[in-house]
Amino acid sequence: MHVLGRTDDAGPAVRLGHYRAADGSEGATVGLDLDRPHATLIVGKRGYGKSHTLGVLAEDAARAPGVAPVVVDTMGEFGGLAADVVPAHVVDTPTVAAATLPPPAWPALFDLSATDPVGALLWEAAADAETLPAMTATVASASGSDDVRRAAKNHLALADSWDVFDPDGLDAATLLDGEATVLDCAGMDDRAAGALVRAVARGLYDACVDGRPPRLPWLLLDEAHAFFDGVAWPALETVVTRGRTPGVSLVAATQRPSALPSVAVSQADLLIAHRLTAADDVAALAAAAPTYLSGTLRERLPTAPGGAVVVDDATESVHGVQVRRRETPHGGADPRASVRADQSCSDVPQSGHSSSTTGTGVEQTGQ
Ligand SMILES: Nc1ncnc2c1ncn2[C@@H]1O[C@H](COP(=O)(O)OP(=O)(O)OP(=O)(O)O)[C@@H](O)[C@H]1O
Repeated sequence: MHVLGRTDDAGPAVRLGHYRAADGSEGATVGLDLDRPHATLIVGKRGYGKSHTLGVLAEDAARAPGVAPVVVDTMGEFGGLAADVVPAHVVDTPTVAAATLPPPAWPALFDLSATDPVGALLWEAAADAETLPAMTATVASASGSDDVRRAAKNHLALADSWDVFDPDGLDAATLLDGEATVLDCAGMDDRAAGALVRAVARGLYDACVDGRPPRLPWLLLDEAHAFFDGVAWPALETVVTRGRTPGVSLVAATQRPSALPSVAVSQADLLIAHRLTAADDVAALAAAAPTYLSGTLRERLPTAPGGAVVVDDATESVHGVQVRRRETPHGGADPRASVRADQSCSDVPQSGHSSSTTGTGVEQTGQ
């Protein structure tokens, strides 16, 4: 297998799929490096395979010795990774300790500035106390106006209602010491998910800076644009710009590359681009496209689901690829009304029931 993302032939790799020639013919098997840290960007319009490809990376990262993948699952699409095909488990209600968010993150969590009186009080409470109840007590005993104290208390009550803060929440050592982890954030408030991602990203980074963990972390984020402009961004920026030296990798998948900070695009050393049509998204990628890309990125972009262009900084090369099928169930398959209709037909008891007794009142064909 030819492996992109490296210039030697050592260490674990993702089996990504096959090379695909311009005429659509299939070539040799192609992989992606898992041995060294990478910043990988997966882009593409809806339904063209971003989550599928992220799942392919997660599957092989889960199997790779010395790699600890952590998948942030915002849509409940990656639970299938834990289907006993690869070593992985799902954390159904992921939590982190409130103290893992630094004081400046608390005003930002509620879109407040640090100079706003309420934002400043939240900052002080986070600097003084380590848990939400202790922060609330600090706020209650603070000097100043009742209105400011009340507003700060309400913000902390809202944070408490997200059920994402717990003194016994996830720590980096646990995430780095076992099989792949899927953090199920489906249905979670966006700000809570942002706080979780910030704490997890920072925790993994610090663990790699402070020590030599048994595995190198790979943080995989689907719908990444949601995290790149919120409370999670400072930690993600650290990983993107400084993660390689301590050994932290990031895989960010998004349908909106134009919504990412330009540094997130320019720092990616591996780009996997599925079909994209929006002019501003193509332009955002083209602006960061390396000089070794001959022709325009727009000309190279594939048109079918699962097809991708891989731009590899390590080998300074660009390749057409067909991504392989998933080995674990993909939870993000497009919902189809016709499939639902077929299923509900087969769910209907067959003995002695006319279509009217099913309660649908709709005549089904093909029965
Ligand atoms: N390489 C592939 N091989 C086979 N099927 C694929 C491949 N890539 C994607 N698909 C299928 O195409 C459909 C859409 O894929 P996917 O959910 O990954 O798209 P997406 O770009 O993440 O969309 P969204 O933004 O809506 O999440 C799914 O049914 C998926 O199984």
